[in-house]
Amino acid sequence: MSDLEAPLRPKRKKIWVDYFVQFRWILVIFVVLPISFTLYFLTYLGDVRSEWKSFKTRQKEHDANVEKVVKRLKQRNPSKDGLVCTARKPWIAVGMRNVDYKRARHFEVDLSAFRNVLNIDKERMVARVEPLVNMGQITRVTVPMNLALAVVAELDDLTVGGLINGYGIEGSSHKYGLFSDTVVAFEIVLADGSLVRATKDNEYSDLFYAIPWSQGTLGLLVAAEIKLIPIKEYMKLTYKPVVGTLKDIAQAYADSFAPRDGDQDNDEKVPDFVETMIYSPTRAVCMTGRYASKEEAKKKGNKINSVGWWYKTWFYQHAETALKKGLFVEYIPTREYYHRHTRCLYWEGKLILPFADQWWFRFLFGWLMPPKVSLLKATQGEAIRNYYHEMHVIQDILVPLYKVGDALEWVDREMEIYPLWLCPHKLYKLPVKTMVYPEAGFELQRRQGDTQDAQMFTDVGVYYAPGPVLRGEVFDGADAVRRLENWMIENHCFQPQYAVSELNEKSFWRMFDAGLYEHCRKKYGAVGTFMSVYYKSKKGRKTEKEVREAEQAHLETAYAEVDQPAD
Ligand SMILES: NC(=O)C1=CN([C@@H]2O[C@H](COP(=O)(O)OP(=O)(O)OC[C@H]3O[C@@H](n4cnc5c(N)ncnc54)[C@H](OP(=O)(O)O)[C@@H]3O)[C@@H](O)[C@H]2O)C=CC1
Ligand SMILES: C=C(/C=C/[C@@H](C)[C@H]1CC[C@H]2C3=CC=C4C[C@@H](O)CC[C@]4(C)[C@H]3CC[C@]12C)C(C)C
Repeated sequence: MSDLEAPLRPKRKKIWVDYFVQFRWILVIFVVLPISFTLYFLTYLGDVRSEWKSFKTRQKEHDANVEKVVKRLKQRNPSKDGLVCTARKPWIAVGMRNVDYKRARHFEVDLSAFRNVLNIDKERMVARVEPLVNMGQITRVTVPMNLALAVVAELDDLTVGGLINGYGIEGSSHKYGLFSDTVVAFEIVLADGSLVRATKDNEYSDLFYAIPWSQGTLGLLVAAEIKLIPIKEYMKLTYKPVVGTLKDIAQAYADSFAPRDGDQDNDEKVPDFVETMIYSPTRAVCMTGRYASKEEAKKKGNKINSVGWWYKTWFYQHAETALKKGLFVEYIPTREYYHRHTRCLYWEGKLILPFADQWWFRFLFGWLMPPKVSLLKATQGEAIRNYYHEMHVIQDILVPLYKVGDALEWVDREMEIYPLWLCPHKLYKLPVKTMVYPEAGFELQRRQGDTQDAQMFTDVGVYYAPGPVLRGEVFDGADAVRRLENWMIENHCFQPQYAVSELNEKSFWRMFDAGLYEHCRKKYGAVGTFMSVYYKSKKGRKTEKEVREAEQAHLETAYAEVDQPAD
């Protein structure tokens, strides 16, 4: 948008919290980074210790820990105790929500011991893992075997439990769907303390399909069997610059992974990895990756770029160079590629430590990066937390591929946020309607990217300070998010629940389908034991009345049945 067209917004007077945010780097450098580094090291030692144990010992410990969970659930007195959730502290979770339900009366079940890889079954190509296994840990185990989870979320600290019960995506999701779509079996402790194994074709298949997006409100996940895929040592990555309108960029992005002839399942035509970064309303870089052997990568003339080294240019900035030097290709060690956005927290690191992308900082202190999200949250205080809700946007729009151009124009008009992240994902048409679902009849129309069994969606990642905030103008973050959510509902989009939501309960159930979820809540005794998913997503502190109502809830209304316009 040119300056002439930009809406005139009044200037905003700076207050103390603006300076607090601006000079937060002092706290981050002297406190957060050293503690982060120590914690990463201790976690690494814990992972190594876990790997030393035989699979038999890990299984034994697992059984004993499941017993403890069952015992703890049975200790709960429904007339006295609050509703159940995990004991993971609100600030440890990688997410922007305040997790306010853990700040009101609740009953905690500690799952912190569930952090082992239980088995890597090369024959079935399945990894059986506990819910607190994180992405950094799992790639450290599988990549040396030339194996990987089909979807590896980028940030090292993301956990299997969070990605399954919430939402997980990566540049391979155009092939495999969301993280939860790659799960073969869930092992769950239900409200009555029974342990069940749910698969897509056993007696618990309804539960199997209801777990994703349920936020731990149907039962406690104690293990998951997840699909593994064969991989190679390197990712051959092609960076292709695109210059044009947002609609042109959306089309170039679709063309980068979705053959126009509809041959979407053809591995020859479809890359293994896809992402696009948009740097301004007219400039973007589309990246496509294919696994490559070390023999291929090391051939004369090929460029190897180990992006994981601490002194390397931040990934999103490195990708941007394609706009100057034109299309280029390079080989990145696969594990370093998976975690390419970890060191700079996508581009959020730039606002927290504005000079950390400079060469001198990278060389001298880059090895201390990234600050742990949990420590940033623990040290941010109420003021910075609210600042992030009001003056910053961290949202994802899961939008049908053919509407990506519209979504980009909406974000440009209302928020002016760059860079933007585009990552495709298959949204499967399942035998039952789950909380998120493709548009009715998509398979009859089959637009670019769609297949008979899935509609192609895209995650438009909107993370950064909006243009008006950077220019020192007035911006109402909560209102912008509210309008974005309405746009999403009107356009069959979904909002991942790690983000702060302004939705009221009716609108929440207009965005998500409640049918199967409510059915499983009742059938598996979750009502009155576990919180409801809306109660968990709801922004703001819970009042005593709300807590009591949630505890009393035995029959809940499926709002999806009531088709009313959004407020
Ligand atoms: N690439 C990606 O896909 C990215 C995803 N994210 C987001 O971050 C979130 C993951 O963060 P993470 O810190 O790992 O997870 P969280 O601790 O935030 O957990 C997310 C939800 O899952 C529930 N949950 C977690 N483990 C279990 C379990 N074992 N049994 C039952 N419920 C469980 C939590 O319940 P409770 O509230 O009871 O603790 C919570 O509601 C994802 O949901 C995702 O949306 C963020 C960045 C990147
Ligand atoms: C959803 C995706 C990626 C999201 C990341 C960009 C964000 C996920 C969690 C975010 C953060 C959590 C808490 C923070 C503390 C604040 O004080 C500062 C900001 C932040 C570090 C914030 C930054 C963005 C996230 C890491 C996928 C789908 C790509």
